[in-house]
Amino acid sequence: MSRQLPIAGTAEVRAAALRDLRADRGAVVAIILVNALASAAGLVGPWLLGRIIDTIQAGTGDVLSKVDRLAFGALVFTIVQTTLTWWALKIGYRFGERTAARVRERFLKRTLALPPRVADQLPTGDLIARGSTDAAVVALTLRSAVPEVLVALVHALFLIVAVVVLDPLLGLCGLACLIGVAAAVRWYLKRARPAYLAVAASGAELADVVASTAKGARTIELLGLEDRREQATEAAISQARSARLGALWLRTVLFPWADVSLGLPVVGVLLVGGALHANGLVSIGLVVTATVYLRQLVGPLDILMLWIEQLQGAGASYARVEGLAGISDEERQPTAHIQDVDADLGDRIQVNNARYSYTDGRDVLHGIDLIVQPGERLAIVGTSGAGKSTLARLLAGLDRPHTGSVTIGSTPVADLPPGQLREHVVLITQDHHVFHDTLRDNLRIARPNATDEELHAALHAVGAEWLDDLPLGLDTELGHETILDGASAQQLSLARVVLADPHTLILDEATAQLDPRTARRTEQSLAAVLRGRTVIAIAHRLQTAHDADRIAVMEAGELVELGTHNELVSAGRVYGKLWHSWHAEADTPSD
Ligand SMILES: Nc1ncnc2c1ncn2[C@@H]1O[C@H](COP(=O)(O)OP(=O)(O)OP(=O)(O)O)[C@@H](O)[C@H]1O
Repeated sequence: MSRQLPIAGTAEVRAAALRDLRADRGAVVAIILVNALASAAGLVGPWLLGRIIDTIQAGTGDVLSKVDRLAFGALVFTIVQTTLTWWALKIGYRFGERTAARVRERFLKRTLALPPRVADQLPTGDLIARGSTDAAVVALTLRSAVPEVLVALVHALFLIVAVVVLDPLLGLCGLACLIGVAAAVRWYLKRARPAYLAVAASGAELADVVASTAKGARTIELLGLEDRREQATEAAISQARSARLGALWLRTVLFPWADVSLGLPVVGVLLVGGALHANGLVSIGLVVTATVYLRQLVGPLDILMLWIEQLQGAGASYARVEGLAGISDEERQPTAHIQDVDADLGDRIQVNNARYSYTDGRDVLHGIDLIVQPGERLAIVGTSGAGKSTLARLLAGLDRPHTGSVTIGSTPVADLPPGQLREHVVLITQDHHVFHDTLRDNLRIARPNATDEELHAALHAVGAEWLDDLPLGLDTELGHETILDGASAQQLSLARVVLADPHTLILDEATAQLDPRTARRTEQSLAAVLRGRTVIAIAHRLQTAHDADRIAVMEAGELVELGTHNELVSAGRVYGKLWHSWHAEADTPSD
């Protein structure tokens, strides 16, 4: 069953952003300081311009050389401002890169820390969208937004303070005219978060639909479900389009509104300044300086507006990336810590009154009791949906029952840390993974400190003769030029089992859907791995059950029979009937 991935709330995103800023506080302080210097240098130019105007107006002394000196000063300070701004941006971009890497690493760590039972239930498309698109948006924002926003903020602050210092009345007038900008931003912010969360969610939904269509392509083709998948994809595309249009509409209101509002302070200061000058209260140079400052304010405020808009999208992405932290620690952590686990657990697996449900309130296992003795071969049989795979997952520690227990020795299997779990019990299915990495590292996943001799021995134990044909041997990069076929990939995964050396193996459809040739090769490899271990096999063929020491029969989530083949055939109940009907059909001699 698929479950929704959580989205971090505004407070959590703010806390995470603050943590990220604090983690690199040296760079943040440097950005602010260098920016402050750049902004201070930037104020000098317009002030000198005012002085030039006043000097010319006064017309006393050597006007030309005074103006030259003032103009030279303005040029020097402009160069100083440009250099400092460039330096601040450089520090900022480096800070952004480091922080973006930190956010990505955090996401990856959280994803890898998810227990299999939780990971299995998460929507793949959403997880991929968060790790790729959303993380990229957050990275880009941190790289560019933080330095640019800080530069713009400090610059704007200096300009406003400078106008107020020049003349408080003109300063107040300029500030009053900025109210329009504040109103536009307020209107926008109220609507932007839900709009951008909807954009991200619809994008993830679309990714989910595409991923599940690609994954189930064969089934879709076999069952003729193309039209339904096309409809589902079109619905997801249209939802994504309308979510994006909704967010774009907010921009079409914000920007014109803000553009008009940004012109108002200049108009206001010119009008009020003109009146003050006419009454001899301020010089014309001072009015020009204040007007230039307010005109310059448009630059940083424009940048801030642009980023406010983009930060909403990035904020939604940040909330989605951080959302993974919302998966409760209880689900995330195994409850047993390494030191709590018995050094020698013993090999006996015991299932005690285990009940399990995928969805609340609907148990698919109803109180299973079972003891698997060391070295035993147990087959689990039952009709489709009886609960065999679910029981296998509980036995393999991939999930835990909501009531009752599944233990090895005295420790709940699901509580074992992954490194210890694979030394006790391994579930073998058809889902095996070959990583784009060297053959050596593909194998060392199972035992990180294994020597090359041990790796060779493990591959040979499962009959992987293809190792001898690889020119680079264990150094061969898999997945690029060397692609393993199905049986070889299964052998690789079985070699990992040999290396992990668990006392118990659980087989769930390890060979069920392979073509006969591949299945034969895989079964031979499997036989080598099974020797000397406890084996619990979900039996799809009754011959497998026949060869087992004991057979557990499941029906509708219950263990209805348990015994040897002969005992169950003699009892003539569920297994006996199955055996007789299969025997009749297959015409296979029974005992
Ligand atoms: N991920 C899941 N989410 C919700 N229900 C599930 C999930 N997996 C299995 N089920 C349900 O749990 C019950 C037991 O399923 P399970 O796969 O364990 O049976 P099974 O005996 O292994 O069947 P099969 O032989 O077809 O694999 C079924 O009713 C099934 O629909």
